[in-house]
Amino acid sequence: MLVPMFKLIQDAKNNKYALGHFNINGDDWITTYLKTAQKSNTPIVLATSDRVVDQLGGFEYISGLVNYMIEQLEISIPVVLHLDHGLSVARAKEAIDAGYTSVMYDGSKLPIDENIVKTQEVVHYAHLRNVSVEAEVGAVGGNENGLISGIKYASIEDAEKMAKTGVDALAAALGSVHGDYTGKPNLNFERMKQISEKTKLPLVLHGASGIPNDQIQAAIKNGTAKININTEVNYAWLNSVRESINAKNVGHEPIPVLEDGKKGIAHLVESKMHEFHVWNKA
Ligand SMILES: O=C(O)C[C@@H](O)[C@H](O)C(=O)COP(=O)(O)O
Ligand SMILES: [Zn+2]
Repeated sequence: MLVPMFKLIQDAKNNKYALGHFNINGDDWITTYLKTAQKSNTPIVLATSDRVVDQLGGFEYISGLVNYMIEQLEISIPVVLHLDHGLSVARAKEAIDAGYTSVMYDGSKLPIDENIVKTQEVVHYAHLRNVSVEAEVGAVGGNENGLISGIKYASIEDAEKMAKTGVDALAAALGSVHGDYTGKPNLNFERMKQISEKTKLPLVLHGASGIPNDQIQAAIKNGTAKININTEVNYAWLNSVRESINAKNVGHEPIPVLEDGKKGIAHLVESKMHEFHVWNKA
């Protein structure tokens, strides 16, 4: 069942667990996420990052496919179809019109006042259509060719201003990085706690791949109610596919290799669901 994120993320925050947000990188990701969540009776956020939406077939195709899979696989647990890192207000609206039940507008590269004005426009459009909205303040860093750059710690003041837009979840960047970490992540948990208390919003942790378990637990304790994973799922898929090709005499048959890829994804997702304490919470 496709649902918005309003109630799910509030429930996660109130009961000190976090929803697992897993990015889609192809059809096998969709079916594996849905089956794993159904088998374990766990709510799940299926996310497409705007930067890959067109390669995946576009909003209409993705939404149609997810709905079709939900019906075919008889999925009854709550599933959120979420636009991740929406690149513009227009793209967020396009996703909503195509049937997404949640959108993130990522204005982190803009001055805060402009970010707020644009987020407000998305909130207005989304809420009229029963769609939840995530915003970003500060900026999540990135690892490009081993160089960590672009981290901007969110301020309490910016977070409070953003909360006034009526957003449903806040990605307050507090030291996390997309992709691989070169050293130990350096998250500001004290600031996370203050932002959570002052805004009362459920917080979202981006760039969670590679963050050690003790810091994941600290994030959940300090108000994080959705945790985004992409890199680790993709490593799990790549490693399983690579091992499969090396271990088996696959000849010209891709199916057994792709099946092993799916097993790699499922295993990783299951372990994250346990780590986030969301397992069996549907
Ligand atoms: O790669 C994307 O475009 C999606 C990610 O930014 C996602 O929102 C995320 O934060 C996951 O981070 P990762 O696990 O470090 O890839
Ligand atoms: Zn992200």
